[in-house]
Amino acid sequence: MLSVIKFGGEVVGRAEQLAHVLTDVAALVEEGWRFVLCHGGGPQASALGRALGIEAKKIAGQRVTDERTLRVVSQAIAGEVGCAVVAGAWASGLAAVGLSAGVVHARRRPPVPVGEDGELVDYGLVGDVTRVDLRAIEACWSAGLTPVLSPIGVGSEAKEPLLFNVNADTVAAALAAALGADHLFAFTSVPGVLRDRADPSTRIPRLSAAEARAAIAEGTIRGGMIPKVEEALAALAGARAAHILAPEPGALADEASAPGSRGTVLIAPETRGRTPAATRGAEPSAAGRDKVEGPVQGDPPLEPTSAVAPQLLDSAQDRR
Ligand SMILES: Nc1ncnc2c1ncn2[C@@H]1O[C@H](COP(=O)(O)OP(=O)(O)O)[C@@H](O)[C@H]1O
Ligand SMILES: CC(=O)N[C@@H](CCC(=O)OP(=O)(O)O)C(=O)O
Repeated sequence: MLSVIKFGGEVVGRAEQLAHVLTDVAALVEEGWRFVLCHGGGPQASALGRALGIEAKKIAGQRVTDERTLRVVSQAIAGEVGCAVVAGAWASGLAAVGLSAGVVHARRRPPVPVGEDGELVDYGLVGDVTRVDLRAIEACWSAGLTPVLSPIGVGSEAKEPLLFNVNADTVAAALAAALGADHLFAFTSVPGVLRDRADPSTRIPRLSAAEARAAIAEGTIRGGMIPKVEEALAALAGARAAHILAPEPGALADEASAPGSRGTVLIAPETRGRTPAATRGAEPSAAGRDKVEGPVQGDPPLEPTSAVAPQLLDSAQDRR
């Protein structure tokens, strides 16, 4: 089994929650699972910025990033937060190593229409993922280490050194798609997608892509949950299942063995019949994938979001 995990800065900031996830990961690694751990660090970046007199500006959940902000983001997230996750991993019995830039390649996002009025927003040095280079990840696995990845993209298309700020949910989705992962697990502060976001008992165990899109359109899913669900759907371009869940003890193993039991699972439509997503450069595609457990019927073919470039999905190699 191969899985990508994403946790935001809020989870990293709560040592107990992070330890729940990392302890569960360590147990599954013992059983032979492979993981990539993608972390965020939005709150930590905002706090460091504030201390330096730089106020955070987020539009639709994404940080408008000028040069100074990028320095803050890389220092806080690739620096402090990434190291904290690696330290937490070792403390939880998980042999892990931190990776910052060089795995995720990105280009500058052009101004994009946002919101109901479609106003053009220039996010500055925010990157859209162009491709994912999996060599370092594979080297980690070969060495018996779990890679911990920061959401920093390198602008390898340019002749000048460029770094970009990439949303951590986007990084995790791009990786899960490129790896053809069995699972993407996105840990957040709520136990999944809720029918009533004020009531945790209203968790929706299983969502098709069509249902998820309808829930966004009718306003059941809003705020920070919108990009999370959109990225989960984007991951399904190559991954088998994407789960949104809270960092509680045992949640990871329970949700993996019984999808929807502890969170919300979004499952790739069986009809898609696509090969797993690209992993390394222009390598040719390998084997197709097995039937997904409990496929959702009748969904339209999934398209990657703008954040996951189509070339990720062209050439593929099954890593599972
Ligand atoms: N239908 C919904 N179900 C669950 N959460 C929702 C829903 N709609 C909006 N939300 C909000 O989305 C938040 C999760 O997004 P966010 O805080 O950005 O996650 P993270 O920081 O973990 O990336 C929840 O805390 C909740 O307030
Ligand atoms: C472009 C953009 O918004 N990037 C994010 C990257 C970190 C992140 O996603 O962290 P969380 O998961 O903790 O929110 C940011 O600057 O906050």
